[in-house]
Amino acid sequence: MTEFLHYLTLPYLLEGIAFTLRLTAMGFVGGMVLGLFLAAMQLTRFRALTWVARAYVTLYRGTPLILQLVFVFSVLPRAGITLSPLVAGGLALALNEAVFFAEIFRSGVKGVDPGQVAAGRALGMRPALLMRRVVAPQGLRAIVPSLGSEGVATMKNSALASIIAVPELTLRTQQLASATFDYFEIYFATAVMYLLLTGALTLVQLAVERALDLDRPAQASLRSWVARLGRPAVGVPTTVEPDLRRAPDRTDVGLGEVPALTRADPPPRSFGEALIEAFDLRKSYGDNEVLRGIDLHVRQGEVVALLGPSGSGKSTLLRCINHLEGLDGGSVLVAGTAIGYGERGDELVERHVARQRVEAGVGMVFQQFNLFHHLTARENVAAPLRWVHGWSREDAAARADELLAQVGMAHRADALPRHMSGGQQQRVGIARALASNPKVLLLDEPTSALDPELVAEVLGVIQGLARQGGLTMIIATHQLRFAREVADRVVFMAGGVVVEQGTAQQVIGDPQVEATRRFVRAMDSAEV
Ligand SMILES: Nc1ncnc2c1ncn2[C@@H]1O[C@H](COP(=O)(O)OP(=O)(O)OP(=O)(O)O)[C@@H](O)[C@H]1O
Repeated sequence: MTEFLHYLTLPYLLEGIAFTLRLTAMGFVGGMVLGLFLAAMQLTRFRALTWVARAYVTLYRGTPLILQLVFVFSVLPRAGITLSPLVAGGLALALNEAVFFAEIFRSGVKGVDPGQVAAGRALGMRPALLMRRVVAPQGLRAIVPSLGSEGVATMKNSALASIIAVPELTLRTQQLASATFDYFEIYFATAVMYLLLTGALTLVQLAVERALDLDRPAQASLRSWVARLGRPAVGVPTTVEPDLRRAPDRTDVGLGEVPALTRADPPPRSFGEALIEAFDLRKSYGDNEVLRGIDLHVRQGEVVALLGPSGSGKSTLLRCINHLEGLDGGSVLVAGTAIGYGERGDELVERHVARQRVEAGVGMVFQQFNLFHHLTARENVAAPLRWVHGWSREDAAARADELLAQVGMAHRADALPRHMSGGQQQRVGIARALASNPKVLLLDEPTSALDPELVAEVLGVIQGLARQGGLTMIIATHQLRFAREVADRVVFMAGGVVVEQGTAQQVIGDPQVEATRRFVRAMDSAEV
């Protein structure tokens, strides 16, 4: 025991630890930086860069580190580059670790729900902004445990640098053991030292995980403290109608109950210029021709319900309007702009398309809500205003509070999406889409992912918006009763074309086409 304690505190070995730490730091930091580049190269759309990165990954993952160490240490001097053993060891370790870090980063990015990216694009976020504000924060949380493991692996791998005479812990252990023959005590002491070092790394990993944990109460209070800074001292004045501000909460709505969506004496509505014009719109996924020549014209202030059987292309049509999907033929104009295309009809890169989306003023509400998972309800609404539209923190927070009040979500402003019901998330999604005052709101089956008892609260909010007037809306929905009540016009799609359109009374009340009749019969019986 005395021998063991002697070696455990022996300065010769402790100095070896200093070399081990320096090697580990070089391998970890260098590996992360190079790994980031390799991951970015593999994720880019430039194929040549992707193949270079893949070749590197294959080469370094497929050869032993010990050979790579010898290569860097002994081959580089032949090219006139002479490095000290420590630098050569650190470099070789970084070059090797980069491959594993690259794969970790890539899996972090690929693991982010594509709906998050779609939401960011629809909000007008440029790719770099989307990566920095949405993908990276979410991906990072997922990869911290893997990064921690890779840190530990880097430290253990640093022992191989003994082969090129870096005087790190393992080399010194071997030298000491050969000189004293106290193999057991020395190797046992070294094992304990490695355990202490890797244990410390594990503690760092756990601390980072804890700091990034969105559910941590301390962080919640920090969030609300920051949020309070941006809130006005008195209530934000709102100009909304009282019934909209009191949109029914889950607790207000009975199970399966849909509030009476009556519009007594609907005021005569007049519409402005054509805001959305689709001409012979075509879109295929492989051999699946989803849109087969859609013509659709929606005027300013008009509320259009898009009906049709599942798979008829409603969502695809909405996604084509703001160029979340590229077109295969035809064109779509939003306020005169063909989003996604330049003046000469050339296809634009995403960062220019993002600007077009902002200028055209298209808001979008998704079937799966797609709220940013790592942001509170208030931040989901406020942050895009700051990032995309350049609002100040105070103004954005005030606008978010105003809209959350409108959709009956003021009391959940500091909640994360995962702590909200589906109906609540969708109401926040509507608030987020409305925040920048869009000219047109596209709602992609806003209630179809909700439990029946939550449908009414979301429909209530949309109905309130329709009643307010002024906002152009296209709502893909299966809810006939809702379509009857809110839609100025019903467009029925089947097989990728518009088969019938007119007032709700005409299309739902007296369908002329067999496909519409079948759909109305099926939906009517489902709604009873
Ligand atoms: N990204 C995609 N890749 C391949 N096929 C797709 C993609 N998106 C949609 N499709 C296909 O396009 C067709 C139309 O889908 P879409 O979601 O537009 O229909 P929908 O009318 O909105 O249906 P639902 O009412 O069920 O949502 C379907 O056959 C679907 O499988």
